[in-house]
Amino acid sequence: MDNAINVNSEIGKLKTVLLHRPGEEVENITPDTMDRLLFDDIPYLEIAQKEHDFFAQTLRDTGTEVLYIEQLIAETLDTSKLVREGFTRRYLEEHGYSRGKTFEGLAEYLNSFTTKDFIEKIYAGVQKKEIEIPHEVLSDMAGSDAEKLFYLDPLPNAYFTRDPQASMGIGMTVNRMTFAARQPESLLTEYVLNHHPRFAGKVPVWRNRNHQTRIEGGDELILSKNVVAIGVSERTSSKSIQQLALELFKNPLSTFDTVLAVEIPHNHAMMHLDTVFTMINRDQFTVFPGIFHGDGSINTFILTPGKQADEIKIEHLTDLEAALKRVLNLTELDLIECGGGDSIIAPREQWNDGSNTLAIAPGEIVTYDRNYITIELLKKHGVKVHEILSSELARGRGGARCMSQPLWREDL
Ligand SMILES: NC(=[NH2+])NCCC[C@H](N)C(=O)O
Repeated sequence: MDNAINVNSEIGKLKTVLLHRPGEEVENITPDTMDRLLFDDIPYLEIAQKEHDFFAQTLRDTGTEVLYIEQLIAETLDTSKLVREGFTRRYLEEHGYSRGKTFEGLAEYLNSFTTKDFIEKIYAGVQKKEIEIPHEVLSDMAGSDAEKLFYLDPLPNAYFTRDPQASMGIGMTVNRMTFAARQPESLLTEYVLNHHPRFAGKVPVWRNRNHQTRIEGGDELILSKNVVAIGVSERTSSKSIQQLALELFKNPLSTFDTVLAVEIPHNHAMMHLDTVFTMINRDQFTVFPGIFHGDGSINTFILTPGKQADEIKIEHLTDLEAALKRVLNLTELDLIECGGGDSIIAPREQWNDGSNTLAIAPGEIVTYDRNYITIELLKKHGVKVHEILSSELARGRGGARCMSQPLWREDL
């Protein structure tokens, strides 16, 4: 099999990355829907796009091929009429429409667009005022229904391409995401993997999205060719981690034999492991001190294959540093604290993703410019930093790692 994905670390030289340029979907957030759509504010789109283009250019300038998911899904839907029809049906079904006038009206409406406009619609959402479906719809009449403005909600979180799936070795997990606001995003990934000529038949899926238990890419960190770290978080459950570990251990195409589960606080500021912990170099990490209990402890679990097939051995540790040294075979470790651990600066910079760095090579990262205290500190520790613009993008609560899905990294 020709591989389409190759991600055996968080830090190997980045060769190909998947992004999504924020679009109209971001302007379809209102104060009333913000919470449900997982935003804390409404970004100014024009500036957000400029910042995003700057991010993409930074990656290109350092030798990375930048792909856009919106382009890939367009190419996917153009492979055949059947694929596009199948996608439309699934998309509507997953939004609770199956047969009947609303289903038909929406399908017909979506069908009237060119592929490019169709994709923009999928991201932006379909407002009720856009089409007239001539029959009585309860949610139109029940004035207090939160769904009353849209037939299909916008996908404003789509520029956080890290989360709907995770590259892991030569394969991926295609994620069953936690909140309804994001669940449609991984259907796009599934379609690209199944039908895009660059990927179809070339990517083993370690775990697909047809599950009841949740997992998101912001929690899935590839520490080495054989170790993944996964956050037990607001977005990823311990059950999913155990199921995934089992699959990784027994699938002959997987090289992973160790999963390090790290339990972090369950809240919006720290929704994923990568908002509080990222890898920078073989022995360097950023970490937000707020994840530790008062005595410096944190629940970590090392999962390895058990004696019998389908059995997993779980070891409980409360020292993150010790756990990392163990699974990575290191004697020294440099944990760099967000905001220098200061009780005001650390949470402020963490809120704006100071701990969320994207390594583009060992010891070389991309991160938001606004977290200048953390940046100074990283430089003092010898890290090469590429700063990107962050006024508007940061309002979605995600930084450079969240906004990027590596597809290919050079092996270390
Ligand atoms: N990998 C990440 N940390 N992604 C950040 C995602 C932020 C997004 N607003 C959400 O709540 O889902």
